[in-house]
Amino acid sequence: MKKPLVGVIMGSNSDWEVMKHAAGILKDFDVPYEAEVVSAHRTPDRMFEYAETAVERGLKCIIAGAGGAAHLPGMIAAKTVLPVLGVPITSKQLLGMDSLLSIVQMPRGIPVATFAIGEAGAFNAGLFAAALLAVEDISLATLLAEFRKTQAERVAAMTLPKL
Ligand SMILES: Nc1c(C(=O)O)ncn1[C@@H]1O[C@H](COP(=O)(O)O)[C@@H](O)[C@H]1O
Repeated sequence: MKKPLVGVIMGSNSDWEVMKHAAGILKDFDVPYEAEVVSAHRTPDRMFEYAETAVERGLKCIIAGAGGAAHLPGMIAAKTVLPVLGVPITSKQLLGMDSLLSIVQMPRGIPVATFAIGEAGAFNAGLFAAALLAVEDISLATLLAEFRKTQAERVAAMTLPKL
């Protein structure tokens, strides 16, 4: 088994329905990843340990999804210099606006790259992680270029119903 290069973490297993879209795209591109539940609020010691050992374990970036008071991505970013990609999970009460604002409004000095709310954000975070790795991996860069080409062909072939 290849050592994971990307950490996909989330505040609860209830986030998996969204975060599986980040994991799925990494799987499609054959990027080794690990997926775990880590919560800044509920498992603070585990969260610190995860962030503090991430570099030595060989991770190149961390995708962190959380909903509501979504402090996980920012707290992970506070404890590692690896790039942290934040995914706001769609919340029941505020539809993910709470998650988005919690993740995007970081104080100067501790950046989190914040993606769109929900599935599309998770998917794009996975793609972005692959793009980060592709900077030094030509075969991964080729796969990403092929993905774009196929996507462009699919969109160019789209038709609309006649009125
Ligand atoms: N935002 C956080 C954090 C955190 O930021 O540390 N830990 C859990 N959560 C979020 O709580 C929501 C509800 O979780 P439950 O479904 O387990 O009650 C989830 O979206 C999770 O990301």
